[in-house]
Order: sequence, then C-alpha cells, then structure tokens
Amino acid sequence: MNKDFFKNEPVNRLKGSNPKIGIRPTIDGRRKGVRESLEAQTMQMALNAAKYLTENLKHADGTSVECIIADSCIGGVAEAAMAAEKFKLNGVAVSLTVTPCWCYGSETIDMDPFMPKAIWGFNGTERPGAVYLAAALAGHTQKGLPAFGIYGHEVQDMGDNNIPSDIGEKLIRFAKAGLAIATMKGKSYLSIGSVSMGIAGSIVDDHFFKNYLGMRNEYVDMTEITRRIDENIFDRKEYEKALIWVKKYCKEGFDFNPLELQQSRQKKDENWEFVIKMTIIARDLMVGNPVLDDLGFGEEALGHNAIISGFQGQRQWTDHFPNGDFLEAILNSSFDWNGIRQPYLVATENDSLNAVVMLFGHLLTNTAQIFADVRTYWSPESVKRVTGYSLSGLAENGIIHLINSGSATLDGTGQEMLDGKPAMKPYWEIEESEAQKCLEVTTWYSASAEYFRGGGYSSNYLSKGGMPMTMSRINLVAGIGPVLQIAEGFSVELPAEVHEVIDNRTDKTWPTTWFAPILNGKGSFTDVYSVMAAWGANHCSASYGHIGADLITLASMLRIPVCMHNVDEEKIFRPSSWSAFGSDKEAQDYRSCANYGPLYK
Ligand SMILES: C[C@H](O)[C@@H](O)[C@@H](O)C(=O)CO
Ligand SMILES: [Mn+2]
Repeated sequence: MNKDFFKNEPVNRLKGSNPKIGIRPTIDGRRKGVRESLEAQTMQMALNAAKYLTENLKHADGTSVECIIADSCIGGVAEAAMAAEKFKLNGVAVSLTVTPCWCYGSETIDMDPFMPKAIWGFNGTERPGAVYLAAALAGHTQKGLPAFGIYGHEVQDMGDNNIPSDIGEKLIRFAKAGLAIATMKGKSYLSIGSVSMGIAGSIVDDHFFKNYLGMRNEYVDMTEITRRIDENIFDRKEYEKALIWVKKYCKEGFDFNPLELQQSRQKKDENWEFVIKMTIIARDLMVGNPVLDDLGFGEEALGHNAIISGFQGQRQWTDHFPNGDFLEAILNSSFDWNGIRQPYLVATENDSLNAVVMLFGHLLTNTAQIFADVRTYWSPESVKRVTGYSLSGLAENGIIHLINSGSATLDGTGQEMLDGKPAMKPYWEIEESEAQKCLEVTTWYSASAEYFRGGGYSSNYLSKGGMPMTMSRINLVAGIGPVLQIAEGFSVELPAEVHEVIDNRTDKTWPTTWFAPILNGKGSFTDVYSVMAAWGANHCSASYGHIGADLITLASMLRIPVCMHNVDEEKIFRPSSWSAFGSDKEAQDYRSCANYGPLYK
C-alpha cells in the first residue's frame, strides 16, 4: 500500500474545547485535630482518582481526558464555592466528589444543576466516608439534584491507594457518560435536506435536541450541495487527491441493474467525481474548512459546528442525482484520503434519532458506528427452508438482518483486530493495513436504479462474525418523550453460500451485519423474534462492544428512560435517587425521568 494515503493529516474539526472532570476532595471541617489528620489522605484520594481517570479515558478525538482538582479540600460552603469557581474557569463539565470521611452534607456538595455528579465514599472503617456519602446523597435527593453514589464492595485500609475494580468500573462508567453529554452540549445536528420518505426520525424535533441534549439544530437545503459543486466551493486540491485515492482503494462492483436502466461508463465516471465532491462538501458543511476562506468563502469556511448530521437523499435528491451512500459510508468510517481519523457521524435518510444513538455509541466507545435498517428476522426454520442450512452457535435461535445502503461505517467489516479477533477500534489504534483491509473487502456496486434513479454507488460488505455488538435506538413517544432501546448481542457469520442465497433475496448491493441478540427468556428478550418485534423504528445504530450499561448510565443523566434492554441488573448504574421511585428498576427509571424532566428544560 502507498503509505502516503494513510498519513494522519490534520483535519478541520468542531469548535470548542473538550470538557474536563472536576475532582472535589471533601473533608470534615473541624480543625484542631480532625481535619488536619485527614488532609493528606483526602487529597491523595483526589490524586488517585485523577490519575486513574486520565490513564483510562480518552476523548473520541484521541486526546487524553484532563482532571482539575480543587485547590484545597472542601470542608464547607466557602471552599465549595472556590472549587466551583476554579472549575468554571477551567472548563469542568463533570463533577466527582471523593472523601474517606464524614463531611458536612449539603454544605460541601456541588450544586450545579447541569453538571453530572458522583460521590465516591471510601469504604474504610477508621472514618465514616459511607456515612457522608449517604448524607450527601440524601441532600442531593432532597434538592432535586440527582447524583451517583460510588462505594466499594470491600473494606479498604486507611492508606490504601488502590482503586478496586468495582470502584474503577463505576468511575469510568460515570465519567465517560458525563463527558459524552458535556461533549454534545452546544454542538449541532445538521439536517442536509428534510424528511425522507415520511421517516419519523427525520422529522427533526427541536425540543428534543434542545431540552434533552442541550444541542442546536441547523438546517440546510440539499441545493447547497449542488451550489458548491457548480461553483467550485470546495478544496480542489483535496478533491484531486481524493479522486486518485478512490480509484486506487474503492473497488467498483458489477452493475446489477437491468440493461435499460444502466448508466453509460462516462456517466458512471462522472458519478464518482460527483460523490467525492458530495463527501467533501457534506463534511465542510458539518465542521467547516479553513481552505474555503482562502477561496473567498468565509461564511462557508465556518461550517455548522455539527457533531452529527443527516442526509435526506431519498427521494428528491436520489431521483435526480447520484445517491449519498458514498459520502455517508466514507464520512462514518475512521479513514479516508486524509488518513486514519475520527469518523464524522452522518445518518442516512436524515434520521436524526438514529444519529443521536450513533453519537452516544461513538462518544462512549470512541469508535465508528454502523447505521442500519432492522430489516428481517430470520428464524432457524426460515433459514433452513430457504437455504437448507441449520443455524448453529451464536445464531442458533435466529438472526436479525441489519442492512441499509449508506451510513454503515466501513469499520463494520470487522477487519480491525483486537487480541486477534474482529473488532472496531478507536481511530488511533487502527493500523494502516487494517484500514486497507476494510477497503479491500468493500465493493462499491452501482446503486439500484429502482430505488436510486440518479445512480451512485452503494457500499457492500459482510461483517465478520464474533464481534460483541450493541444495537440501540431512541424513539419519541407522544405522552412520554424520548425512550431508549438497547439490545446486546454478537455479529455472526453464515457460510458464504448461505449468506448469498439470503442476501440475493434482498438488496444485495448493501452492507450486511448478521446480528444475534443475547436472550434472557424475559419480555422482549424471550426470543429473537420478540427483539425484532419490539424494535420501535426502522433503524438502529450498532456499536462495537457490549455497551448497554454505559448507555443506561448516559440515558439516566439525560432523563431518558430505557424501555428495553438485556443488561444484567448488577451492571445498571443510575443516580442514587432512582431507588426512591420504587423497587423495580424499570419502573424507577420511568418515574424518575418523568419526575426530573429533561436535563436542560
Ligand atoms: C431504498 C429504500 O427506500 C430504503 O432506503 C428503505 O428501505 C429504508 O432504508 C427505510 O429505512
Ligand atoms: Mn433506512
């Protein structure tokens, strides 16, 4: 491979700095003995937490997470205010209070209503850290400021600086979700186009974005892409480089269209040029591009500060112009002609609700996301009838066909390796050879002319099996608001000839991930059919890894109830006040979210 094409080059990015974690060591305020005896240990706990978080967490852009520790231990309200001031000046957006001892409950807590908060009360016996934890959490609950409680399962000795694994897991889960909501806050969802074929998720709901996510909505008509192509409002040099790269790495497939609907070779070559320009322009619309300033387009150079976007495509655009599949697939991938880089998240069919779960998945895992239609439930009986093959292993109870043209990341091929197994990795861990393999196993077929009269190219691949994956989806429900669905499972691989028979019955030019959810015999997870039947919309985002617990924590911070999941109860981590809303975890969640309402209302 020519290494020149996988050099990491700086790319234009979002405005605003990454949020930081503020650490608040709280202490018993009594002088002349008590406080003095605890100062070193308390501050050490803050240092330990900061070290742990910075060593174990990265932002999705690859930078390390920074922690800001209060200048002094916090024994009362004056020192709490001093810490709040320091946090404000330093871009802190997530607050973690740590203490090994008793402190004055509501006098020491963080009162910022928008900042996700957790308190880690050291489980020792010498001083009552747990008693403070309970008192402070009671204060939070009484004041309507939900906070997460972290308390170790095992008793630790006073000078023990180790962070036990149960504490570590909760610290990371809390911090990563908190940073995710702080990262999306103030950023935009950019709609390129409007509602695609009546799809509910592309009826963009301003209220949801503003009140629940703290985000802005930006809108541009698809004619803006035409204008920029016609008037050469893009970086011509980047385009030339992209064209060479695409010719080398993007393998064109067969044209399955009936002869009378096939476009000429000349038109197909023009389509390649067109879709590359569409890709560059969609990215520039999202995040801006300083090169446009040099070309005399200062306004265009700024972009829309969009952390997510959606492209309507169908039908007005695709009935006339080449479709958006190339732009969606490439932007959503961790690499292009500029090298291996953070994905730009774009939803196909302008499905803004699916874009939001892609954003959740991306910010929680730092990896690219597969956008897919939840197309077909294939029972073992149906597979047997149609192909003669008996499903086995992870697939034995049946499988769900995840397939859509467009926004499935090429990382979803499963050609990136983690401990020798197929994976999707954060961009900074991806090897050049892995990016190249993702491209090698992807074929760009001429788009199906029945659907896409304007032509274009659809990415086709088959995900490797054995990847732990999580499907998720947000739906807006009149009378409730947003609800989140989660299904953990695995990608599975079928013998090539079996896949081919099934794939040929559907849209064989599109990428496929075969998904087997983990069943637990209850409710929506009684069997694979019931998972499919309970899915609340036509789309899902499929993320690498089992991230259901992380999504649940994130949703609770945003006050979005989870209506379906297959995560073990022990892994569910929500603000402590949730347990005041009943003893059944799902009922607690609905009542709590209804009680608190959206975070930014
Ligand atoms: C080509 C079709 O319009 C598809 O794009 C359609 O099945 C969908 O993806 C609906 O979500
Ligand atoms: Mn779709």
